[in-house]
Amino acid sequence: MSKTFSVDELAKHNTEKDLWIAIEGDVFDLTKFQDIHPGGKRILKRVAGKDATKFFWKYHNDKILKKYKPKLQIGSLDKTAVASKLSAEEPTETALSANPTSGGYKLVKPLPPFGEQVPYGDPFWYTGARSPYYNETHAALRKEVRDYVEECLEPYVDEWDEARDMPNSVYEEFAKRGFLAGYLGAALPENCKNLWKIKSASFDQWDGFHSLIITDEIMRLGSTGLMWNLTGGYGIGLPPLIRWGKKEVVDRVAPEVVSGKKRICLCITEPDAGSDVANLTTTAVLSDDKKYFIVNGEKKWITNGIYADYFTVAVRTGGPGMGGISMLLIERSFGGVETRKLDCMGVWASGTTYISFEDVKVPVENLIGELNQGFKVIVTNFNHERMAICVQAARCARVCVEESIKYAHRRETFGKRLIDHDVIRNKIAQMACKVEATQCGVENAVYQIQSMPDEESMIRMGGYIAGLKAQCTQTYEFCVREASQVFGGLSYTRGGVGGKIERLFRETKAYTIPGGSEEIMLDLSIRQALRVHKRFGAKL
Ligand code: HEM
Repeated sequence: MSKTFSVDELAKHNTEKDLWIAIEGDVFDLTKFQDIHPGGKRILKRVAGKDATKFFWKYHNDKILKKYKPKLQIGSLDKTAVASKLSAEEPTETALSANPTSGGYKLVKPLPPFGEQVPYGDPFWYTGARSPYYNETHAALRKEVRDYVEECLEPYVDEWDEARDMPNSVYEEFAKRGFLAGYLGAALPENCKNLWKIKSASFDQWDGFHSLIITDEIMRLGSTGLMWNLTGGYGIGLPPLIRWGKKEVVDRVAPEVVSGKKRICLCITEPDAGSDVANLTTTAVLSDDKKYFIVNGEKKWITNGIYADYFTVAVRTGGPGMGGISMLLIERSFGGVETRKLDCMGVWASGTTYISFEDVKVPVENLIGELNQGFKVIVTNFNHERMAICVQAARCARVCVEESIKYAHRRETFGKRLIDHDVIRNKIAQMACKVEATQCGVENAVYQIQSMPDEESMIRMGGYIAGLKAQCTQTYEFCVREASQVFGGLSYTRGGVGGKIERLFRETKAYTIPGGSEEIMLDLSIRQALRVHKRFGAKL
């Protein structure tokens, strides 16, 4: 937009017949738009010919500006009339070496600041601070993912949520850009390495923080329905197959799934067995010729079930309890698989499903892991699933802080902005403290997991991750409640300025219940810690 206008020029267009306004230094011609403005014509007349930035933010969010800007913007205000923004500068080497408190630690170079710099709106390393966890490839990836999110997801997120579905083309594009491959990281099978399309980091450079960034950046949209549509089944359904499945099956199935051509989901929970996995009742009986398992039973609350071609399923092949469970890869093409969408409180676009298996004939080659050793497969996978939940819930909580801070600068009550009321600042501070503490726990867990062999991580990290899941989900629930109080009625209506908070509010239960309920997580964290620390020598 090359045209510039002076403030005086703007002021001339101040009538119903010729109505211009300025928002954030850009000039908009609303002469025609005023008739269809959802907030009415009269209110626009009041700001005709003026800078309406303050009023605009009072009633709208960034999405509205992004959507209408290309249609309504006619130019910008003369830069000399507009206060120039403070731009954060990349910290210099001199600043680095001048730090006297580095002790024996090797100081890492800070990465350039990134994002809008709303306080606590992004993790601390986005401010240009040092972090031992992130390097240039991580910084490049956060940009790669953010560009993708802003171009391909953000404009449609509300629409998909209301439609309770997303076009399959979105999933295919996610795969095409290599994000499905990246999501698996080091677990990517050899014959899928040609699907590595991520530009910011090679397969060899990839670590747990890269995977975290994909999730974290997508979750800025505050839509778990969207996140789970893309990764909910894949992220937990495919890893057990890759790790424990027969080579021929993995070689056949993994490339189809990682390329986005076919979809997979994980089926553990049943109408009557959730966190109490050892009591599941779906049966798999070996046929007389020992070539097939015949599977019968039901699974409930299965993310992506309606879309799935493959189902990684926990079944009972032996006696009661955890020693009688096995895992099978069931293929929809085998027949006898019925999927029905469930109407849930939230995560609408993710396809939460009820599944019935009726006399499904599953070849024995599709056994994942050893017979009756399925509990081990499930438990190993739980750490992975819970970490994904932690990263997502931590970002949901952060979105609450970001949205609250932004809104508190726009909304005025009792003659001053919300941010100028100490009761509101106190709310935001309480949220921010919890969010930052939670982030430290998440980053520590990612670092520890990737620094340990799998077996050690199973022993040391199970309890830690269980406690962390509770920490993340409690933080999320706390923050969304407080954010909702900041937004008031706007977070009680769907869409619009408080729409993100309204959605986040009804999606909290998708975190506190699945993957091990909060109550079970807290108890497990202590039971595990006692067991592990006794092994480390604690005399209790
Ligand atoms: C480029 C300029 C503008 C565009 C594209 C625009 C667009 C919109 C849209 C799409 C909505 C519906 C929002 C929703 O459903 O949540 C809306 C509502 C509204 N707008 Fe605007 N608007 C503009 C400027 C303004 C200005 C300058 C004012 C005030 C001076 C204003 C006041 C309102 C009000 C009061 C509402 C109703 C809010 C509510 O339902 O709570 N708009 N506008």
